[in-house]
Amino acid sequence: MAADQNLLGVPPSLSAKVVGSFAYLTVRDRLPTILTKVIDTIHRNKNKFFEEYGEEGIQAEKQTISLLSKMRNELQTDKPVLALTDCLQDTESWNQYLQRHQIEGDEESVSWFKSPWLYVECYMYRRIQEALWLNPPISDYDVFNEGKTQSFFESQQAVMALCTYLEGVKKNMEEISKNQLFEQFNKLLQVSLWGNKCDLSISAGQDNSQKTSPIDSLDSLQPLILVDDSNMVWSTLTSMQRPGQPEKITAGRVDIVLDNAGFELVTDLILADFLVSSGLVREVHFHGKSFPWFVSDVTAHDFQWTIRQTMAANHRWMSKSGVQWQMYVKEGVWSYHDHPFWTLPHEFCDMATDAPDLYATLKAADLVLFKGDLNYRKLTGDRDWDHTVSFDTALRGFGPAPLCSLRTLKANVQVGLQPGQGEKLTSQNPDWMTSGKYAVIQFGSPKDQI
Ligand SMILES: O=P(O)(O)OC[C@@]1(O)O[C@H](CO)[C@@H](O)[C@@H]1O
Ligand SMILES: [Mn+2]
Repeated sequence: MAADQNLLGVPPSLSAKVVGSFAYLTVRDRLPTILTKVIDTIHRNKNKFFEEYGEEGIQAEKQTISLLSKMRNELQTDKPVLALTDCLQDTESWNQYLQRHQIEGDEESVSWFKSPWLYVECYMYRRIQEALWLNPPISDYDVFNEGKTQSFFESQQAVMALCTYLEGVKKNMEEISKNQLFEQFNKLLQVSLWGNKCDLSISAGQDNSQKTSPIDSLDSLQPLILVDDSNMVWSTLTSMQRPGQPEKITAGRVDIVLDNAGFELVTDLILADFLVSSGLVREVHFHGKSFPWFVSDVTAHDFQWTIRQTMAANHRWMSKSGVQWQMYVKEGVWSYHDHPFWTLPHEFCDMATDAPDLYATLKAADLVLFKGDLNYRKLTGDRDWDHTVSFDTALRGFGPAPLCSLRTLKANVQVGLQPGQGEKLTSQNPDWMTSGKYAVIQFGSPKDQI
């Protein structure tokens, strides 16, 4: 057995201890850049804090910046990862996780560069929240809000094009054949897939909003989908038409584990609207983050704000879509959830034991769509798998329901490829795993777990 695999054949976690690896470059370069932008954002809003909170606001701004600068120094000089001190709902989980990783009595064993990449990257975002939470009255300030709202506003052309397209599909919904329905499903599933390119943490906050109409570019993007299990997703959707009363088939429930706010969230809402208005699905549960995460991930505020903004748009089909989405939320057809597990560093194979309530919630879904790269890293444990290992193997027993990852590749973990496919890609594009240029629609079957 290769030295770098444990007894169960599970490879090691990706880590910045591998000099020159993508994890190393992220921890050495990108994370400090993101942290510096956070500090600048807080400093730039100093006057706003003064206007809103007076002297207390200035004190809080100064204190928060000094905590973040201290963390940046720890990160850049590879200091030990420190326990959290903010006594919040998830603090215990974080500190237990730290102890589990620490070699008995050796604090140095868990440092920024020596620990699993997944852990330290998640930890940085949680420490940003600790710095804010320890400094009321700016505790609930969203340091990433400007970037997320900018991504929405700068994608308006694409959003208008999508809402117009959806309106056209919905108008003919009664007449279209099952084949045409499958075609429309594929298009909107791929629009949601490519919406994941718009992620502000890979770009370290640089603008990467969607400028062109996403529907027009689908054909040219098709060859860049390395694994396409959309047929599995379709048969899961259509087979879950539960036989209800003879005249009415009750469709099932789809859960969407969201990724980025801005344009990507709109593509997810468009897909969810299509699923419900086509009658394929009865209800959609959206899962977002309980605090600002990985620069652009969706929070409850982002979810509501995006629907309100769409409603208020000065564009007929955009505002019509927004009104419909607000109605879905009001009627309970759509619901938003933000379990704390999604902002822990855990690999998803630990969910059944570390968050049994969430696992049970997902078991009630007929299909769970996982958006984005970080979710893919957690599905596969951010391990250094061979590319030809099956997705089911990498899931290591995680499978509350039929699931599908819709992910553009932005980290060097990818499984489920054909023999030779990875080597061919490397010869053509050495950065194929991290450029965001390629994507997968990867299906995993349900597992019987506790
Ligand atoms: O989950 P997302 O938004 O698709 O991507 C998250 C991400 O930008 O953060 C990490 C890089 O810092 C990588 O996991 C990935 O590139
Ligand atoms: Mn993200």
